[in-house]
Amino acid sequence: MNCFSWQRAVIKVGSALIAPEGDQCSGRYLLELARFITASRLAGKEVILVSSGSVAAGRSKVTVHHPASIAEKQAMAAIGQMKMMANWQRFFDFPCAQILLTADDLRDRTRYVNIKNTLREILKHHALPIVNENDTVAVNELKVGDNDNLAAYTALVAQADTLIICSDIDGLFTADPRKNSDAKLIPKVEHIDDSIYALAGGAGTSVGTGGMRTKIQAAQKSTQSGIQTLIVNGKKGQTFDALLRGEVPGTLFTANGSPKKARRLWLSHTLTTCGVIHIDEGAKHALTHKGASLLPSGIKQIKGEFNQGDAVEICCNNQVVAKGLSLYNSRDLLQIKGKKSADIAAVLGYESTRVAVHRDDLVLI
Ligand SMILES: Nc1ncnc2c1ncn2[C@@H]1O[C@H](COP(=O)(O)OP(=O)(O)O)[C@@H](O)[C@H]1O
Ligand SMILES: N[C@@H](CCC(=O)OP(=O)(O)O)C(=O)O
Repeated sequence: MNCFSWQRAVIKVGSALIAPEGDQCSGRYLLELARFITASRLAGKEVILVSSGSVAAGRSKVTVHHPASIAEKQAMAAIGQMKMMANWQRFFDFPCAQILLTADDLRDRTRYVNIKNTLREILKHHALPIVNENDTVAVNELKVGDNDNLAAYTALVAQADTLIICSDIDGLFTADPRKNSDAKLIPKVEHIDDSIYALAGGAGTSVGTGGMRTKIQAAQKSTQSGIQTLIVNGKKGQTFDALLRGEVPGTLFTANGSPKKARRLWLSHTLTTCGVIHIDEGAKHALTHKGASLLPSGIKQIKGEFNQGDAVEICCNNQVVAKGLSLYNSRDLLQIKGKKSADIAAVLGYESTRVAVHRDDLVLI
């Protein structure tokens, strides 16, 4: 069995554990997990929960048409979220703190920093943060869409070193074990590529979202940022005994490198880009070898319309080399592309920065 050690973990719990009957909230599989959380905290470790289950928990309280409308699902989530939080709180004698997020909250720099600060403060006060998607306000375009990916984003914003995904299956298998009895557990994954995605099937129950695919996506986001990721079976009590011994009773996705700085994590994973800046070879060399900022003189072309502060892709010979925040809007950049720093003020008619994308706001891809 693989071993691991950790200090701050995000633990994601799927609907299959919260609502094993497909609706309502159950404590059946949560007691052992709650014991693990309490024991880990007593050992000085920090835990953030990402809990699914609000829609399943509220299902029986809302009369729905088939298929359920968005408003009906949002009503289920609103009712079920209270039940889900109350279900957790009864296992702990320390306070639980509810955090509801949308994808937009993670994309916006100010809100992102607020989430980070709030998480830090909640942990400082020894409460247990419990995160879920804000299903009652988020329509599809605003959603992360599944709690596996939400848990990965939470691990990034919380600067966790570990993501533990608790599901109703022992880990990643060579095929969906519900459909293929020959499927074998894969104890360790060191590199996630298409061959790993090819193993993933959909959700195992009517309440699950995404199945193994979204768990692999979450593992990819996290491990790329230095966060080791585990998929374990939360239905089995012995899972948590093994975790307490530092063993991985499922699949371990090993971390690549050390965690990057929070700003860089946010830049690389959560920002949607609004345009593309094409640069020349000299600028590429300065960015990739000297850690330099991008100057207008190295810019060859601008694609798309964006505002000052928007995220852009930076490409050289049609290959993305970096992502960053533009200090100019696309109209102004079009005017100053290829120009020397000394000429910028004359071209634009106003004095501004010499830099198009600052190195602190830039992450190499
Ligand atoms: N290669 C695979 N290995 C393991 N499980 C898989 C695989 N492909 C698909 N699955 C399915 O993924 C399910 C877990 O995902 P899901 O139902 O979304 O649960 P959760 O509610 O925990 O997110 C498993 O029950 C299993 O049926
Ligand atoms: N936000 C939704 C859960 C979405 C989701 O990803 O569910 P799951 O696949 O069970 O983790 C809810 O609380 O019902």
